[in-house]
Amino acid sequence: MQVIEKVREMQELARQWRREGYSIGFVPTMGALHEGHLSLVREARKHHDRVVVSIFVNPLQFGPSEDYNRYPRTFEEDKALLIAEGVDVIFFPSVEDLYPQNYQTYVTLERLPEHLCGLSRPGHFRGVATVVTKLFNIVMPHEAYFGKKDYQQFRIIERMVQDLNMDLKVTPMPIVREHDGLAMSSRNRYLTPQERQKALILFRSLELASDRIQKGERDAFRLTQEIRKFIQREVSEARIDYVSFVDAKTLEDIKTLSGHVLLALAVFIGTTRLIDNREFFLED
Ligand SMILES: Nc1ncnc2c1ncn2[C@@H]1O[C@H](COP(=O)(O)OP(=O)(O)OP(=O)(O)O)[C@@H](O)[C@H]1O
Ligand SMILES: CC(C)(CO)[C@@H](O)C(=O)[O-]
Ligand code: BAL
Repeated sequence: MQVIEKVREMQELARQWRREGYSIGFVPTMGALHEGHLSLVREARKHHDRVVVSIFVNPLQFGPSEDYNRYPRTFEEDKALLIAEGVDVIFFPSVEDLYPQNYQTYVTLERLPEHLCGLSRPGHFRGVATVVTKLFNIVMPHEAYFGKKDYQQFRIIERMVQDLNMDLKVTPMPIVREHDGLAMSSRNRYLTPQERQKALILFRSLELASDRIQKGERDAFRLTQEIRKFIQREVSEARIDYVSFVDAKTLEDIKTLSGHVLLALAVFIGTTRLIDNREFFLED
């Protein structure tokens, strides 16, 4: 396995692979890898001749009061995990190489970022869309894999690839969870043991919603209110960012649960902001 730090070198290798007729699978990450990331890597390994994983903590997608500086950087552990998965290349660029002086080009979408995390993290998806475009241009993948834990991110990349006629397939992958239901996330490392227990409230909220929906609840407002009260009652220290039922494709708020619906949650446990979600497929 090779570690490539330079944009030029990565691009050169990708071009060579393409000339030789190899297919390239790509998993973009910010490192601090866990089984969620590895599930994406395994899928890429299954379907492609060459697999590239990028590790880059992208300053452009963090707000000024967010955790850019604190974000876990665990390159040596990540490298060992990726060697074990048979990855061909880790692309590990520097901030200076991706955003040199006088950098001034950004990718923005009009509507999908105006919901959910886009509201609480202004500029976040501009940063994501921009870096992912750059990574696609550098790694030149045939297929790229994104976890549905970051559901809005997946929808945004899917839209961007379609709108800009980017020549690759975007494949969403299911959320990987800990044994007790907590969605795996690099940010789980921030949690104290007490907070780790409290963080289960996200999964428990999804379970509560599934139960109510299975029993016939279709009023999004009523169920949202019930979930909010449940979170506040069970974990007094939890601070709700959002609890939203949205159309799973447009991410617009809905009043009645019908068709392909997403319940998305963002909750602070202490200072750690966690997200989770579940899709529902309901008869109209
Ligand atoms: N639990 C998970 N299951 C499936 N995919 C996941 C999971 N967690 C992250 N991913 C996916 O891995 C890719 C890289 O994500 P990233 O490096 O931001 O990890 P992360 O654990 O989501 O970090 P954080 O939660 O701190 O944002 C994204 O496509 C993301 O959706
Ligand atoms: C897609 C991504 C690597 C872009 O920085 C990041 O948002 C992430 O890890 O989900
Ligand atoms: N997992 C999406 C990256 C971020 O939270 O910045």
